[in-house]
Amino acid sequence: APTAPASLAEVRAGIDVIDSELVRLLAQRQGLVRAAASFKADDRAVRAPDRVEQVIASVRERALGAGLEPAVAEAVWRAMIGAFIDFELAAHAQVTHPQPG
Ligand SMILES: O=C(O)C(=O)C[C@]1(C(=O)O)C=C[C@@H](O)C=C1
Repeated sequence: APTAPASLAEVRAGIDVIDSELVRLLAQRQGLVRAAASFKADDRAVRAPDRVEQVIASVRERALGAGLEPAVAEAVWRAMIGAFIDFELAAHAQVTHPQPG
């Protein structure tokens, strides 16, 4: 098992490694969100509020099992999905009414 960090600098180096992994995973997630946009009829379908609640419930459950605070998981996922909804609304507009240029 990795030894506990001995300084704040080591803690931050560990956080930087995790953040670069998260960026890689979020780029993959963004690709799937873009793909989802093309299957949806309108903005209401893009926002899919029932699906958001399913994702949050599932993530809170997994967080418990993984030793992540469920409240932290929920806040992170709500912020992340909110940002992806904005991204997906723009992607959806692009597929449904492309602008020249
Ligand atoms: O599941 C979908 O329909 C998606 O578009 C993905 C996603 C998400 O980021 O998880 C994004 C927008 C919707 O509000 C629901 C979920």
